[in-house]
Amino acid sequence: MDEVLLVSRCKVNLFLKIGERLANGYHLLTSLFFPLPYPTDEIKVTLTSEESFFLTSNFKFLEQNNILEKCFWLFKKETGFQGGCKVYLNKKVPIGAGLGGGSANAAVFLNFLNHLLPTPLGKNSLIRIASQLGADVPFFLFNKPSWVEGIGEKIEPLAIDLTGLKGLLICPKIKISTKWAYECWDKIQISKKSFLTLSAWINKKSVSQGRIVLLNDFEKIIFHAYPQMRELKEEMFKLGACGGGLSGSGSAMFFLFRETKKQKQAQAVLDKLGLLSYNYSFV
Ligand SMILES: C[C@](O)(CO)[C@H](O)COP(=O)(O)OP(=O)(O)OC[C@H]1O[C@@H](n2ccc(N)nc2=O)[C@H](O)[C@@H]1O
Ligand SMILES: Nc1ncnc2c1ncn2[C@@H]1O[C@H](COP(=O)(O)OP(=O)(O)OP(=O)(O)O)[C@@H](O)[C@H]1O
Repeated sequence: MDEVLLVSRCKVNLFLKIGERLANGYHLLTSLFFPLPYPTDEIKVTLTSEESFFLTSNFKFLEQNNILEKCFWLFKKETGFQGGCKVYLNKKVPIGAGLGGGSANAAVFLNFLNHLLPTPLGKNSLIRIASQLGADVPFFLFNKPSWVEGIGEKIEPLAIDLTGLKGLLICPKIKISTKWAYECWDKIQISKKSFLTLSAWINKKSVSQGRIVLLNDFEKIIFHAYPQMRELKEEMFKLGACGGGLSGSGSAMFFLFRETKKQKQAQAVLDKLGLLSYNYSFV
């Protein structure tokens, strides 16, 4: 078979509230997932007749314990899929950034394998398999702005209107373990009593500050560990951001601007700081 090129993208969390910790160690969460069109990863797949999986990547350390390999063998076990794959992963989405890069890889690969079946699995079966690969994987099966609950398996598409706004994604060179971030959350036992309902939170804050308030429970933890990130967020608001903050468990941050001029000025500051960033225009 010829080589097939799959492209996977990434996401930011525009709202993320951590709930209770379950017996299996995972936490319930309520989050607003927003897909971004770039940066992207490329996954080149060649099907083989052997019952094997072989992966190479532009990042050597990703050639072991890759979520794509976990996905392949789990899919085989669940469906009896015949044959093997040779995969080349060209990784461009920052790793450990809270952008779901690996999760997106797995979801795109799972959808690809599923379409090779004589009778592809339905949505619920795919979500069940995706959930075993990682909490963010189910979202990327559909990759639409969504309200996500449970551990990440309850996905409700949401019409979020960012028309006219400009986006700016900042990718600091800080790799953060999601597991570590959740463990810190458990240790700090951050009070949840102060939590307003989402609408009250947005109404209360946005009226007073004219901002589109985004909330991420991980900020307290990550900004405590990396104060320079709090400073960066404050700088973005000084430069005219109308909303934004940490994505997932970080380190990436995402900001919204009403004016292109201010977005470009902010990106110029990031360029001077040597920080990787991406800009978006929502039409
Ligand atoms: C922070 C988010 O990225 C928000 O989108 C997700 O909740 C994390 O999704 P993810 O990176 O796909 O997480 P996984 O790779 O499944 O889990 C990594 C580790 O994070 C912790 N984890 C993850 C998701 C979740 N709902 N509760 C957790 O406590 C667990 O210790 C888990 O072992
Ligand atoms: N295909 C893959 N791409 C990236 N990381 C992978 C992949 N397979 C396994 N991993 C491991 O998973 C870890 C987290 O990957 P990822 O880049 O998805 O984190 P993230 O962007 O923080 O995702 P999330 O937002 O889901 O926390 C990496 O540090 C890496 O060791």
